[in-house]
Amino acid sequence: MSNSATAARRSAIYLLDQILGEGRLLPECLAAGALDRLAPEDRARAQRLTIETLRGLERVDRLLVDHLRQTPALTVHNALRLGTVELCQGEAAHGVVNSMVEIVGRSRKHGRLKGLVNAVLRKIAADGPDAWPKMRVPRLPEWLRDPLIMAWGEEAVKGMEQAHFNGAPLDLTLKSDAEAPDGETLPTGSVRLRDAGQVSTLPGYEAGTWWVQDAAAALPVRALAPKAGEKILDLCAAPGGKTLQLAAAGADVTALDISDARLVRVRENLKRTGLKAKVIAGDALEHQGQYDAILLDAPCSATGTIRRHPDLPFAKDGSEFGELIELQARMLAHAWTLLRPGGRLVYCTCSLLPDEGEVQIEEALGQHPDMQVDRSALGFSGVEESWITEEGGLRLRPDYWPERGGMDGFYIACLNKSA
Ligand SMILES: C[S@@+](CC[C@H](N)C(=O)[O-])C[C@H]1O[C@@H](n2cnc3c(N)ncnc32)[C@H](O)[C@@H]1O
Repeated sequence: MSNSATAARRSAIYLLDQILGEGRLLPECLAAGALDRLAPEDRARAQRLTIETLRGLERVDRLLVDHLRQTPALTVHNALRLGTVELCQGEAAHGVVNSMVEIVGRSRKHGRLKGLVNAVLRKIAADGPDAWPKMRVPRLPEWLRDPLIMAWGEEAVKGMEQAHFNGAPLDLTLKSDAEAPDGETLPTGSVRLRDAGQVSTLPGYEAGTWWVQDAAAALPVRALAPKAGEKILDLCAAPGGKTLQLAAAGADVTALDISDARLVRVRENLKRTGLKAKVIAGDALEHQGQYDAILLDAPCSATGTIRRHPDLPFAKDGSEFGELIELQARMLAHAWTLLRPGGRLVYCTCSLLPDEGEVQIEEALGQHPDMQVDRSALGFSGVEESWITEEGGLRLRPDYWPERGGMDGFYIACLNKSA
C-alpha cells in the first residue's frame, strides 16, 4: 500500500472525526488547513473518501453493527467506516485492510485495536460488497427528515434521499457566446458534465468563459432578468456565482458580503472571467443606497445542497435555523428600503425548508403593502408549471429532474415594488 494512499485515508478519518465528532462542516475543516500538507491528488482523494463515507454512512453502520460487540472510539469507528465504504465500492481488500490496520496500529491511544480492525474489515471484505447494493438508500437524520416529510411528503423525501445518495454532476453557467466543455445543455441553459474531473483543466477555464454553478443556483438571476446599465445590488454575494451572471448581463453591480475571506473568491472569479463589479465588505443590514434591482441570496440552512455537501446533516442539528430565519426576515425588510419605487427584488435561499422560502414571502407580503410577487418573472425556459408555488415563487428540489441528475433545492421569488 502506497504511503500516499494511506496519508489520504488518515486525513479522511480526521475529517470524519471533525464532522461526526465536533459538528464541523467539511468546508470549515478545509479552510482551517486540514488537508494542506497533502499533495493535490491526495487532497482530492481524502475529500472524495470523506464524502463517499458520509453518503453511505447508514449502510456502513448497518454492516458494521453485526461485527462489533460495542462501538469503538470514534476515530477507530471512522477508520472502519471508511474501510467498509472502500471495500463495498470494490477497492482491493488487502490494500484497504493493511492501510487501516497501519493507521490504527500507529495510534498511541488505540493501537491495541488494530487486531479488531483487521478482523472486522476482513469479514466486511467477504460479505459487504454483495450486501451493499441491496441495502436501502440512506435516509436523512430525523431532525431534518421529519420537517421535510411534513412539507413535501414521504415519497418526495425518498426522491431527495436518492438524489443525495447519487451526488451531483458538475454544472456550468456560460458567459454568452462562450467556448465550453462538451456537456448536456439543460432546459434552463446550464451545461451539465458527468465525471468532469479537475475543473481547472477543463477547456475555457483559463479564459474564464464559464463558471461552476448548480443549474438551480443559476435561476435567481434569470428571475431578476438584469439589464445592461441597471444599478443592481447583490447583497450576499460570495463566492460570487450570481454576481458573475449579473455582471455578464452588463449591469452596474455592487457585490456585498460580510465575509472578507469569502470575498477573496468573488474577486478571483471576477478576475478569471474578466467581468466587473464593485466589491464591498460589509453587513447587509447596515448597507445604504438606492438600486434599480436587488438580489438577496440570504444565508440559510443550505439544506438544498446536500447532494454536494453530505456533511451537513451530520454536522448540524437544526438548532441554528431559528436565528437564520429571523436574519432572513430582517435582511429582506432592510433590502426593501434600498429598492427604488418601481424596482424589483429577488429573494432566494438554497433551503428545502418552507420557513426559509414560501413562509418568508407570505409574511413579507403581509408587512409591505407596496410589495407584489411577480409570477411572470418565472416564465423563462425550462421552468415547469408544477414548480411554481401558491404565493408565486419557484420551489426547486433535488428530486426534480431525476433522469438528468437532479438539481439543488432552492426557493426563488421575484418581488416588485409599487412605483
Ligand atoms: C448563500 S451564500 C451566498 C451565495 C452567493 N450569492 C453566490 O451565488 O455565490 C450567503 C452569503 O451571505 C453572507 N452573509 C451572511 N450574513 C451576512 C450579512 N449580515 N451581511 C452580508 N452578507 C452576509 C455569507 O458570508 C455568505 O457568503
